[in-house]
Amino acid sequence: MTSTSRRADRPGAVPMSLDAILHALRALAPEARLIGPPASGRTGVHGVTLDSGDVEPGDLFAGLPGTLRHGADHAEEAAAAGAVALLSDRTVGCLPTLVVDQPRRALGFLASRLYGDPSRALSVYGVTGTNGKTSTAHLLAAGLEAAGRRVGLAGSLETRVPGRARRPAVRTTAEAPVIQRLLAGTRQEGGTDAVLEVSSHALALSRVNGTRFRVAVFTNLSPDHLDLHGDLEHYYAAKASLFTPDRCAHAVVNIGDAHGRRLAAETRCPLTTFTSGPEPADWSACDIHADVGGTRFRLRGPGVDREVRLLLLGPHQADNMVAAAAALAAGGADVTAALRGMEHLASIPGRLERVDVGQGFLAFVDFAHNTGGQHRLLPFLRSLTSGRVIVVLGATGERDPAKRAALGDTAARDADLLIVTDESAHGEDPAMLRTAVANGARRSGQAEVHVEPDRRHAFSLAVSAARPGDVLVVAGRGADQEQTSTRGSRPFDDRVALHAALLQHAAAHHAREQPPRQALLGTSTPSTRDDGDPRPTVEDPA
Ligand SMILES: CC(=O)N[C@H]1[C@@H](OP(=O)(O)OP(=O)(O)OC[C@H]2O[C@@H](n3ccc(=O)[nH]c3=O)[C@H](O)[C@@H]2O)O[C@H](CO)[C@@H](O)[C@@H]1O[C@H](C)C(=O)N[C@@H](C)C(=O)N[C@H](CCC(=O)O)C(=O)O
Ligand SMILES: Nc1ncnc2c1ncn2[C@@H]1O[C@H](COP(=O)(O)OP(=O)(O)OP(=O)(O)O)[C@@H](O)[C@H]1O
Repeated sequence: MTSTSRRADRPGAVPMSLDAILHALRALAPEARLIGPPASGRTGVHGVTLDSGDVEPGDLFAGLPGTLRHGADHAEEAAAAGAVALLSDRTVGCLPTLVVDQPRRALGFLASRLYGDPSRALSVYGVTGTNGKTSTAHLLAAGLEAAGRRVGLAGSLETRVPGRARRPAVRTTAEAPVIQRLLAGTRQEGGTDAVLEVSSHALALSRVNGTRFRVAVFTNLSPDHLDLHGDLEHYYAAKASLFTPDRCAHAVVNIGDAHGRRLAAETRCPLTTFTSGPEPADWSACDIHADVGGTRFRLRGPGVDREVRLLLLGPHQADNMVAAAAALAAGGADVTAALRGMEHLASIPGRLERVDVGQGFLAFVDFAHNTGGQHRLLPFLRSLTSGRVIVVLGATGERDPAKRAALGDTAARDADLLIVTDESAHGEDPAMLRTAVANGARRSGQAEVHVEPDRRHAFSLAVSAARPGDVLVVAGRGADQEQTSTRGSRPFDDRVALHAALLQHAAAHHAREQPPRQALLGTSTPSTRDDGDPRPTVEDPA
């Protein structure tokens, strides 16, 4: 995910007067009232945003309480940019204000109204779960497109409105006004369907309020994001809140997962179940064979019993594919055509993406950033080699501290060599993050553990350590484009950096095999870096 302007394509909103907005608000929040300059009741509202930097003339500015500040403190800036009113739990002098107790909860519904209730004119598929949201969403989109549908998509990797340029994502699930604009844009461009990744943050922070889902998919649940939710029970409750009849018309749930079984028992929505395990379900993936060429399995569901050959790597992609197939069937799509589309999906950026310069061992970049992902990833990598599994990993700052040591511990149990390095520390001390991961890794005492703060050097070390037949994975950041710390952000794509490290290593190897040029010339060249460090230097590919 990258930081990019949120001044996304603005679809035409259905202008509403403040009186009409107040009326709509009262249906949700009876305490709603309009306070402010006398003329405010007749002011037309053309759009809505919660970011003062994103205000356009005619917007309603939602000034929300946040963790760092209160959005209402930015009301003057919003007014100067053309905001005509404020939605908040506070009043300000400069703008007429629609006051409600919980403006965040009201925002999604209002945004949906202003943009013409776009989710009701589309088939919207929502995917939630700790792991597999992006993969399932991309499989769904590929399937829908192959079935002749025009599809909008929003998730961790990108947002797509059919017929328009794709945009890098800011986060997994955008804030409510951005989602409603994306849905409205999709509808405006003749779209038929939209696929949304729905994070637990989005559910806890009401980002999908106002979105009506035709189908909601639950992939799995394992420990993550406990900094926000407090414990697994609240994390589950956030996920489960998507599967209520007022939100979704059909629930598609993985009963191969313990929390999925609970959800299947608890939801009051019409239900389709799926699994890659032995339990009887409406849809199942069985006889799964995953290797470096792809993933084969038998897919069984109502009217479907056939072999599937995915190009995507890893047995977990069978789970994601059966989830997508079940969802498409529940949504009424042409499943036969959709299956072919999913089989043609060559890769998903940063999800077990292979990096190959002919190096004689397998190298991948993956996005496993919690133990649930590691438990699926690492046994698969082990199955690919009789040599060693080498893992480069770290922990992201300002994210669930509870998972840091666990990431090291799990990796050390399933791998032979770990190189612990920096990810994006954001505002935290990177040394503290490395120590937490390395301590977790050393706790198990099973793998050799090295710590190398510099990410490029860490890649270099891992590549230098790999022997023919080994498997190397850089896990945790996937296709992220930036590495961020208190020193700022720098472009950093693991796939590009790993490719560079592999080439560097191959070149060094090649040079060792050749007669030394310096000897021929009768000169000598230092074999170490400028700084005296004996490790190889890796050029910055960015
Ligand atoms: C915990 C969380 O999700 N926080 C989100 C929340 O922050 P906040 O309420 O603390 O915001 P704040 O900085 O205190 O500001 C308060 C309000 O003032 C507004 N403001 C602020 C400054 C300004 O100049 N003008 C202005 O209008 C802000 O837009 C905000 O509405 O509202 C902000 C405004 O939209 C979000 O940017 C912010 O997301 C943060 C950056 C974030 O990264 N969240 C991550 C953890 C997240 O949402 N992750 C999930 C996926 C997790 C996963 O599955 O891996 C996601 O869906 O991406
Ligand atoms: N069905 C699954 N079960 C367990 N692990 C999975 C599954 N699908 C993917 N993974 C692992 O999780 C990682 C992230 O996958 P993906 O991006 O599809 O999930 P996500 O839920 O979108 O993650 P995020 O919310 O962090 O973006 C993958 O790289 C893989 O290691």
